[in-house]
Amino acid sequence: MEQQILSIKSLSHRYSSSWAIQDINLEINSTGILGLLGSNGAGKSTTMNIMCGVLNQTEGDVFIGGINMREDPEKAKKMIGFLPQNAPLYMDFTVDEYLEYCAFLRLIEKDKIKSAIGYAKERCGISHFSNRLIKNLSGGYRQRVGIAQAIIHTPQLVVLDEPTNGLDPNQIVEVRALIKDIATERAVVFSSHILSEVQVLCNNVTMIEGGKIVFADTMDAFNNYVEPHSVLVTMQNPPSTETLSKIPGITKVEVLTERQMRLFFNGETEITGKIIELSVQNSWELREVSLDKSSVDEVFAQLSNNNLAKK
Ligand SMILES: Nc1ncnc2c1ncn2[C@@H]1O[C@H](COP(=O)(O)OP(=O)(O)OP(=O)(O)O)[C@@H](O)[C@H]1O
Repeated sequence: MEQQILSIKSLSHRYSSSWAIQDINLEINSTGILGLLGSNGAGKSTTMNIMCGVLNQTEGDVFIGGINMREDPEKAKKMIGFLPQNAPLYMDFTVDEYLEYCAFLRLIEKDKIKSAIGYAKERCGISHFSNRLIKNLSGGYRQRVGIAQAIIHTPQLVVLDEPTNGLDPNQIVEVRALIKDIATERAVVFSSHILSEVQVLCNNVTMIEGGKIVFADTMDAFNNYVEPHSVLVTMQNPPSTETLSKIPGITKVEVLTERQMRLFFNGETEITGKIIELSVQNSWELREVSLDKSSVDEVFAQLSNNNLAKK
């Protein structure tokens, strides 16, 4: 059987009196990307900090490559690279100086430090900034330096806490591509509160809310589970609300403007095709039809409802 690089068992943590996370269980194999999805305060950072041995849990166990983080943290940490939410960068160091220091902290042998720095810079596309002070880099490039320090010792597991947070749209695209690239050789766990980001990057998703796991499965299963249930429609010559609500499968019509409405449907119907067909037949002059994307909050509400319905 394949050795799991990460296994978390019944993990719970309490800051003073209230529980930040409760009974978290997670397992991942050697390559691919696991997304830890949850809104602000859900417990993602707490879970990641414990996973990486930065915070001691109240209860439960973390195994890295079969090594218990509490019992042998030095050995377990050798297998992990970590980019915390606030990247631990030294602004007055150059990229090379900083990475050399990280290599030293990671106990890389002296004669291998140069090649380790070269490898990390090359993978993260920052070789041309070797002598640039970190404070003079853009947010996207600083994040690349943060990722470079996380892979400098070629760990089997890389943990990235909200790595695209605070970046501009172009930088986000670049950092996502970098995450995909480094995951071809190792397992990556990254956290995000952006549903679409998790959808484009991950093979597996674990959703955490209020410190508890509310969903854990493949991305495909997640997408099936949280199919959109409303569609935004713009028409130049819309029919009455009554006519729209009589379309088979439509459960509710919300009028947004004179020409735009949100149609809720029962999930089983191929609704966009039907709207297009009816629009052509009845000259509604359809200008736009798009499935609504669910936000993390809506998905969470949907998952909670589905879980309740099963009970
Ligand atoms: N040092 C701390 N002391 C007390 N409570 C804390 C501490 N750190 C986090 N918490 C609380 O624990 C809960 C989980 O926080 P955590 O930072 O793990 O969530 P998160 O999902 O990473 O959210 P964010 O994206 O906002 O960082 C929150 O209610 C938070 O207020």
